[in-house]
Amino acid sequence: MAAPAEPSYLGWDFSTQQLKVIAVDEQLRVIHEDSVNFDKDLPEFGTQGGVHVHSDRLTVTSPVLMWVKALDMILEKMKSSGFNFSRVKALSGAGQQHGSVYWKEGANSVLQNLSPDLPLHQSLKSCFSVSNSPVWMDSSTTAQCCSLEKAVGGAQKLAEVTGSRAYERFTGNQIAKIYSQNPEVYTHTERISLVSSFAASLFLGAYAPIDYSDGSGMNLLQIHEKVWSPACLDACAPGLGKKLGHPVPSSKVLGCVSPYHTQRFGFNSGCKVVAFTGDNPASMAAMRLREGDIAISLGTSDTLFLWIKEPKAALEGHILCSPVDSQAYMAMLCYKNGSLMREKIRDEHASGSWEEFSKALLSTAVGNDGNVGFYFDVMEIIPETVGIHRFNTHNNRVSTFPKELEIRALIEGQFMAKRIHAEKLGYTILPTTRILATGGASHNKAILQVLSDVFSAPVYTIDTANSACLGSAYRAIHCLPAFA
Ligand SMILES: O=C(CO)[C@@H](O)[C@H](O)CF
Repeated sequence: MAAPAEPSYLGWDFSTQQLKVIAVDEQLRVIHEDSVNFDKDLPEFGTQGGVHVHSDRLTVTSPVLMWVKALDMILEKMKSSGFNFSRVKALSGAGQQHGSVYWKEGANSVLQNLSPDLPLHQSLKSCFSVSNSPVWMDSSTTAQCCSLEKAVGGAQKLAEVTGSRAYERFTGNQIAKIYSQNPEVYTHTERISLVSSFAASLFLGAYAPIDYSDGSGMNLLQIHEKVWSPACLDACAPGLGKKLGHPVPSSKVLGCVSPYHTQRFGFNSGCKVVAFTGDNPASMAAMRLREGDIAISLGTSDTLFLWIKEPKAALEGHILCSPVDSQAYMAMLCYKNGSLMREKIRDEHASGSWEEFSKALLSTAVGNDGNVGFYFDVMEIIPETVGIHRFNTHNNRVSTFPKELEIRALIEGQFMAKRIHAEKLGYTILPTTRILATGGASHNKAILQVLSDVFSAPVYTIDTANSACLGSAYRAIHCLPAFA
């Protein structure tokens, strides 16, 4: 008599360049993973890096049917590989933040009556009023951002209400652009989803609601009251609240997978769908941060995730509702001048060698004898500035530093800026604070020592490959009543 199949849980990630899935067992062991790369596996859509950059160099979109077809492909690959869908007890997922999907009038009825004999992309091919969805790389909505901030009383007021000042990639501004340029298209749009809630809809067989955490990236949600801001909705487009539906906690169990999935792939009819969320909140869930912890990704760009109980609105950075604790918040700080800046200084002052770079760091004193530098090779997000700025021990601007001082000034400057911005958002270093570091530079112990010195906290390294998938699988498990 074969032992009963152990339950499994799926975590999905609809990211910019690929669709990924991870299956874990109840011990959180990965038992299956698969992916579809949009450029390579779906060449008919002609994307580069999963997107189309338009001729104005500002507008960036992705074909929504590419995402649908990618799901068809990955489910078929799993079925062909003999994956046992009937073991799946629950699933959840993540999507690239800020992207938006526009469902045409009547689409919900099509979603609810999908034929199990057809792939999703065939049944849904006429269900979208906007074929090319705006995504987070878009920066074509500056006019809409100005208009929104003016309508609600300024950038600081908007940050206090929604967690961020107006950003071009944020969904409310994208919707405002579509309404202003194509009012007919907007009128015939029945539902507007984020990429995360769109993906959940494909499993639910009905429109899935937007969760609080990913909804925090729209410039539309009152993050403290967890409701849409009437002033923001009205500033973007008429009747927008009805098209968005009501937002829900990220932990909400939305229902079970649709009959389409049970009949076509053999999912158990009791398989739960837990609200999908944004990729960054899902990644934070994967790291299982506690209050006071910091997660820092030292990659091409540097990103900080902070767990904050009482956030302070600021014009820099973002405050989102926490994906794992409805009473807490997550702060996100994104920096463009990350590893590319560190590699540039390594090449110029350490002969391209990380070993020589580290030696320089270890040979200089903490505090660099008062020599401070700020290094922005490209226009930085926080602060919005560019160029290299050096100040010596007498606070005089200087044009160069000796190479060892230059290297320490770069690393100390990068981490001091991060601490200052984090504390401006309400972050407080606690005696229990841990720093979880990931990304390429987290393999350099000399760099991590500076990070630990600047934050006066211990640094641990973690592998966050597939973190958005893993965080989604964890949420699928922990949001079920048995685990609540
Ligand atoms: O725009 C971002 C966060 O605000 C990006 O990290 C996207 O979520 C990447 F998909």
